[in-house]
Amino acid sequence: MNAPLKADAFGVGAQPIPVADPIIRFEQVGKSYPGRRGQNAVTALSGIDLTVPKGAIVGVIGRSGAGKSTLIRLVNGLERATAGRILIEGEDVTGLTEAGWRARRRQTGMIFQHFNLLSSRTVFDNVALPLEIAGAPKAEIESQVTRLLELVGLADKRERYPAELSGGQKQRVGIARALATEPKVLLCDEATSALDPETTQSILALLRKVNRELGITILLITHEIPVIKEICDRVAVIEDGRIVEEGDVFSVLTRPQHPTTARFVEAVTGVELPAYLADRIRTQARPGDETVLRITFTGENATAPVISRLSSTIGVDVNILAGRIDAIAGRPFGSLLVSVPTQEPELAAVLGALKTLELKAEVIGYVS
Ligand SMILES: Nc1ncnc2c1ncn2[C@@H]1O[C@H](COP(=O)(O)OP(=O)(O)OP(=O)(O)O)[C@@H](O)[C@H]1O
Repeated sequence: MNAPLKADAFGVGAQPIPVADPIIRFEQVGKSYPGRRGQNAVTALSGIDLTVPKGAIVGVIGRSGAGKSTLIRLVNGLERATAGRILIEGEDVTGLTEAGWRARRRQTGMIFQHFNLLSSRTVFDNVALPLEIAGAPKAEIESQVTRLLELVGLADKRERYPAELSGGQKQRVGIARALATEPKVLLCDEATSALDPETTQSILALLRKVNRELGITILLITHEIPVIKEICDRVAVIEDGRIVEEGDVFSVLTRPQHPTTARFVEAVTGVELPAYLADRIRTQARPGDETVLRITFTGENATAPVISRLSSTIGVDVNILAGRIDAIAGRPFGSLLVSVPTQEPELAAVLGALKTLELKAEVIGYVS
């Protein structure tokens, strides 16, 4: 059985939201779908322990089929757990009746990858729909929808139809609609997967605003690590229906403990050997070869201008071969491939200086 690996304590400088104040709590939750026509039942989730702290943005990342959709659908009763229990605001919702779920769903907005707007309704009427269903008076609907369209930046599109909007605008309508009943929690089901990178950024910024300014807790599922990196406070990595790693984003992304997490992280920080170098790199040094180092920036140490420091203080020429440096919570995070002299004492001086800066450096080969 895969025990969840807890990441280290909160990263330096991150602003952790106390896990002690949960708004949603999964306790040993399992979900099996019955088999069809003689086939075995499908275990989509098992042994899920997950806490969503009040006010946080929590991301669940996993590959296709890992169980993400199932997990998020359990939170608004679109699926029912077959083991364990789920607590929302301290209420055990596991055995709720459909009527109980209807009331609960007003507290929980949801947005979708393909927006799920009604094509025959205008933007205004799409956002108004949950309020109409809740029986809100007309004047309240008018003021609430107007306020929400301003919040999501679509005040000028209120009479448009979904077909007249871009993908990003459609998702803004989805967000406004999800917020119409003033939920405490917003569930996001691959909300940016159908959008281009620039639009993704703007939707993520809007979600962050919704979280920070309205205090709405967000639980999102994604297969994209940049989404986690951009806006989440905490992350759970899910594989084959189990959480294999969970913790605050900074710790999990900078020090992944599980191979699946490491593979996701590699996608944003890993640096491949450039092809021209991969063909030439040797495992044994020949006379005159330079040493190729991979320097890993873990964010806690690396605000120092490393390369210039190596060049200026120890007088060693450093060639940058490839690199990928990103930032989490404003701190550099990623890796650089450099070549430095192989002879001593230069190499020892370089490795010593990197050690002083608390940067991880590995020798990955030699090139002429
Ligand atoms: N209604 C269902 N009936 C039977 N099996 C299902 C049902 N829904 C999901 N499953 C199965 O449960 C497992 C988890 O599916 P789920 O959709 O939760 O994963 P996912 O991580 O969201 O995948 P994707 O990113 O591709 O949507 C899969 O093996 C899937 O085939």
